[in-house]
Amino acid sequence: MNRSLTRVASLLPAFERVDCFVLKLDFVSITTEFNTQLDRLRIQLPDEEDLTGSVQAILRLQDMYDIPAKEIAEGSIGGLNTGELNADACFELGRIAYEDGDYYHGFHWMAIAKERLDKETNKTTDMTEILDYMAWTAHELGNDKLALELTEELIELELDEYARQNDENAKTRMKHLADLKNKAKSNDIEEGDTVLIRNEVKKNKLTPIFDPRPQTVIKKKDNSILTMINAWLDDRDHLVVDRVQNRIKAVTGLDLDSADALQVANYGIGGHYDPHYDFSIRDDDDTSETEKRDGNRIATFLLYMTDVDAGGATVFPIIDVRVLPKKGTAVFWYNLRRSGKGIMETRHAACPVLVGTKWVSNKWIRTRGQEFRRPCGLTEDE
Ligand SMILES: O=C(O)CCC(=O)C(=O)O
Ligand SMILES: [Fe+2]
Repeated sequence: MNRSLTRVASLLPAFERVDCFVLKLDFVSITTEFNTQLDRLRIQLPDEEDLTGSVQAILRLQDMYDIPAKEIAEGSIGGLNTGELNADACFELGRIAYEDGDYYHGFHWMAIAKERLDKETNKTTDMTEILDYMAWTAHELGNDKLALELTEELIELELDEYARQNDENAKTRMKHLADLKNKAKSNDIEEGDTVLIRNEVKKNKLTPIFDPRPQTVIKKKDNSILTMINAWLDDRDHLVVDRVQNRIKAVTGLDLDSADALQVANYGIGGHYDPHYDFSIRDDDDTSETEKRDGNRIATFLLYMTDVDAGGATVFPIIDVRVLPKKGTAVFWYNLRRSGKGIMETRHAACPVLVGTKWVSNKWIRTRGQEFRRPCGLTEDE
């Protein structure tokens, strides 16, 4: 999981460099062909959104499986080697958690980023940024004393930086910051007093530290769709698909002429599927054409095509059943009673993949053609 994040993260700056380089090359030789090639490459490479997605996936996993941040950072989750994170990746985790309003994880990830950065010879991120976020998150968590201490540490660093720059403007700011630092020390901060945030200091515009920073509310999307990729394979597409289909037919004794094509799905880091039913609960007005023709999904045949190193179980919360993915195995269940009524106990979900990737196939079998293979019972609940 960490390796994917590092890969996404490491490709980002490289690509930004390409962009900068191209912008600088302001002469005619940048042909349309060159730009077309570049656009093609851009589609294949991860962008900022991919990075945010990967980071959010890791935070979701951390939450769901209650994994200490340190284990993720050190790349050893429950004894599995998941690859170490550098200070910059930890910083990204802290930043996204902060932007999601999760100050607890935000602070902890920043603290780890700080620790890691101290040890790095080739620095991957900027200490002042880390301290800035730490101070804010500490404040949000109600620990103003710690926020002040971190602020002092930040000022100290900024002062060093200004001293190195040694320009007049910087000296004035330096004096101002030194005054603030003394105030902070004597705990004399009053309302309206101005204490630094790195970016504001940079812009020479100081803001009171205890003003809540405007929140960027990132609305959580339903990641079940975002983190799982799927494709539909028809039995005519490949001999193997046809063979799989025949086996399912033999094992279940059901007719597959009305079944959906085989769905193949891949879950990446943190990939999951929220609890759901495979049959439709729509009312008559809303019934799809497929359903009108072939009926509701009477049964599900779920095949596991890979082992998953950690996470990724299929769970049925109502009946308290958990199925661990194992390559070459499958689960089969009826979604409908003989009467055609949906079985509510079939509600199920795919837990986030923690380590590794997960490949599954789904064969959804429909009611048309099952009249004599699975005849109706005498009562509604049979
Ligand atoms: O991947 C899994 O474990 C379950 C998938 C599933 O429920 C579905 O695709 O409908
Ligand atoms: Fe499902």
